[in-house]
Amino acid sequence: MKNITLLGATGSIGLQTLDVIKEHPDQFRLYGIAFGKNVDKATEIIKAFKPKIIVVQDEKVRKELLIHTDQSTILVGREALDEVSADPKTDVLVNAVMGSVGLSATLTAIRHKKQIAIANKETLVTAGHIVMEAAKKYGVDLLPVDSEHSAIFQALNGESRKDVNKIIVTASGGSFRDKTREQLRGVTVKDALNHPNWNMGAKITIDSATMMNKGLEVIEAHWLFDIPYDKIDVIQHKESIIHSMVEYADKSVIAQLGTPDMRVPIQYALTYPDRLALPPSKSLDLVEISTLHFSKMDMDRFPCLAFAYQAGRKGGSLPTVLNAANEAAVDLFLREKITFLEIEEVIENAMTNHSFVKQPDLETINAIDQEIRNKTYEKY
Ligand SMILES: NC(=O)C1=CN([C@@H]2O[C@H](COP(=O)(O)OP(=O)(O)OC[C@H]3O[C@@H](n4cnc5c(N)ncnc54)[C@H](OP(=O)(O)O)[C@@H]3O)[C@@H](O)[C@H]2O)C=CC1
Ligand SMILES: CC(=O)[C@@H](O)[C@H](O)COP(=O)(O)O
Ligand SMILES: [Mn+2]
Repeated sequence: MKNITLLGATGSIGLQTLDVIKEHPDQFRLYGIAFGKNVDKATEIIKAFKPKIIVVQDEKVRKELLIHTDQSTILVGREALDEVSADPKTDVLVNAVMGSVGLSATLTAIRHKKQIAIANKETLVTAGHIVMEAAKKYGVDLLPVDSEHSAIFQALNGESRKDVNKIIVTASGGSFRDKTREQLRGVTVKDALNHPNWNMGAKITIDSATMMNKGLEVIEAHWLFDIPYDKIDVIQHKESIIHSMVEYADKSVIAQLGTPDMRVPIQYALTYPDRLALPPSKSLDLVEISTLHFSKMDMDRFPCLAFAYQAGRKGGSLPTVLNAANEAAVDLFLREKITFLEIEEVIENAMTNHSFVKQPDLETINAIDQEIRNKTYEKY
């Protein structure tokens, strides 16, 4: 029996992780949860799963939650995310919070040698060199939850890294894949949140529409699999059936396929190297699908992908700037303070005006992250 601590329990990945836990009560117990503000959803989760430790974003949320539950320990704030991640009774940490707020918890769990299932890609984008160095030092594997990275992880299984020609990451194209740049001028938040294949949280859905999600995933793949950027390609594949591929020296390509269902990679990260049945997930019917489409990624159409390659290749503090500017810009867009096309402007300006730091330590990364957010919010 594994005790699971789930950061971001009320979100899209969080709720699907709970589906997986529910499927296997003999294997997994929900030990701890952390969430932000969604007290109603959290109350349901607490009633159903009775976690021993609960972490909430702030004191106001704690007071609100106390009206609905007399349940156990309620901790508050970012330090409590670290505390629950380090808790001796936590066997597995599922990090499914949105944004670089998840970084400290990942590092804490690594230092306490926890099994880590990582959905929180911003952690790896903003401080990949620090996270991977710590993982190596403490001998901890980061098991990918992101569908593309789970696919790559499976395609690399049992193969030698030196034989890899390239990784091919697939991109659906997001909500606006059929629109020209001119047509992007008038798009609304509601339009942007309408992803063609996946039902996800708001921030990642906007990232998918700008193609920043794929940019973040390229950087995530670089760190998780220790692959240089020149060997990471992105192609558009509108059905999201092939979740990603690896080409080897002999030109063999190993791909992982499946219906778009995040419960599959979530469960694999929890059960690796074993596989368990997952009855609610549907079998892939290729005959019914019949045709899969692929096309070249157009970097002029999706400049955010180019920004991410640029930040990843240059390294140092630039990925932190990319990530912080993007998080602030998406938040502003979701609150209708800026337009969809202004998201990329905010990111480009932040990257252009940044005083580059070659080897930022954790303190510098946190300071840059805060500075970029402050500057962005001041401007809009
Ligand atoms: N959704 C998906 O299918 C996929 C997501 N990912 C990645 O997984 C991560 C989560 O995405 P997703 O589930 O879609 O996001 P959601 O927005 O749906 O959920 C985010 C979760 O984080 C919680 N949260 C936010 N801020 C804090 C905080 N300060 N302290 C504690 N909890 C906090 C939210 O709480 P509350 O809502 O209560 O405020 C919520 O539970 C992201 O990094 C995303 O890129 C990767 C692949 C696929
Ligand atoms: C489910 C998942 O892993 C998302 O990151 C998904 O990949 C988003 O789809 P696109 O970014 O390809 O539109
Ligand atoms: Mn993904």
